[in-house]
Amino acid sequence: MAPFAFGMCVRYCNISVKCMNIVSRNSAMAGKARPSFPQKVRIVEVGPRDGLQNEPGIVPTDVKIKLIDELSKSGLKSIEVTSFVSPKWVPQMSDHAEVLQHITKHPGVNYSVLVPNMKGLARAIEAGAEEIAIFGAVSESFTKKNINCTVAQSNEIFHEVAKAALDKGLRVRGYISCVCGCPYEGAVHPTAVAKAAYSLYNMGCYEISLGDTIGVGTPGTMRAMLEEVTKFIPVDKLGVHCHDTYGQALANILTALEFGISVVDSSVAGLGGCPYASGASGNVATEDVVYMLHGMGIETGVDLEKVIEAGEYICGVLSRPSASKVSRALSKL
Ligand SMILES: CC(C)(COP(=O)([O-])OP(=O)([O-])OC[C@H]1O[C@@H](n2cnc3c(N)ncnc32)[C@H](O)[C@@H]1OP(=O)([O-])[O-])[C@@H](O)C(=O)NCCC(=O)NCCSC(=O)C[C@@](C)(O)CC(=O)[O-]
Repeated sequence: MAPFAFGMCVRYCNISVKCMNIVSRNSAMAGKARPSFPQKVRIVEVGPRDGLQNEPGIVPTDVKIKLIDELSKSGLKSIEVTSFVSPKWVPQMSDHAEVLQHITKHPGVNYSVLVPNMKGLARAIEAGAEEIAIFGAVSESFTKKNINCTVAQSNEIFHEVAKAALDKGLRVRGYISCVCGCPYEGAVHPTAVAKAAYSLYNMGCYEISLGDTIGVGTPGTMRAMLEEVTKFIPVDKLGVHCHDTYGQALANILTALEFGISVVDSSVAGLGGCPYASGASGNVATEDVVYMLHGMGIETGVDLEKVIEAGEYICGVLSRPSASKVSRALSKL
């Protein structure tokens, strides 16, 4: 074995032992999760799509594929791998078909792709997609910047896309952006979020992910928004998607757990941001979410150490430190 590879191996073994010790000590100390929290949470890993879409330099396709393959080995059951959007709008995702076709698909893992319109749906189906995500927003300005149409037009487009996808036997997930605030219009009213969520629910989305796109939410605004949305949508059809711009993401996720929500979107190494929401930082880091949930005695089925390794891989390629505090802390041990 080359000295470098040997060194890496020893380092991962050390992380592994220390990581296991800390996490098991943390879990043991936590005792049983509070009854109002879900016992299990499904994490939707969005790093390869939401995380990489905003990268200024084109990330090579083989790097994206390796990242997804590493994440697939970690026990994650849902991974959003790319988006079939216009390459003119988001060049970083223009290798969507190649990525989807060349990843190693693990049984029991859902690999989803973002689709903005019928053209994207046709291409996604051609590339073998089995699950798509459609993405609306509450605010007119964000919708215009993001997908170049009005909210009403986007509803018509997504209605058509969802129907066609469901007819073909695909699973359809829905996103709503700006649920706690819009980068262009400011505060967003919870009833508007509830209305948008209900619209996606009626289109046949099996789950609606509520996106705090610019990470401005606090447990206060999150609670107010969820109180309204859960009047119309069952909690087992909801997920949360929290960016960490203001350092509120874990607190906001905890608030969602208190409502019984058991699906959390996150991004390995906290990668990401939205190209049409300037100043938005990455999603909450998957490593930090897993650490918190395991510490609360909540099962995720995810191997923290393997996610840390995947994060170290992509951060190595991007030449930047991980935005995951857990990853940084454990790698210093
Ligand atoms: C929706 C459009 C396409 C409208 O874009 P447009 O310019 O209004 O559309 P168009 O129909 O006039 O098409 C323009 C060109 O793009 C082509 N085109 C059109 N559609 C496709 C397609 N699907 N795949 C490939 N090519 C496509 C089309 O063929 C045409 O090519 P040309 O004739 O000029 O050569 C554009 O605005 C777009 O692609 N937007 C995507 C923006 C995006 O990806 N944003 C980030 C994802 S959302 C997000 O991150 C938030 C989320 C989900 O994470 C949750 C949260 O955090 O809140």
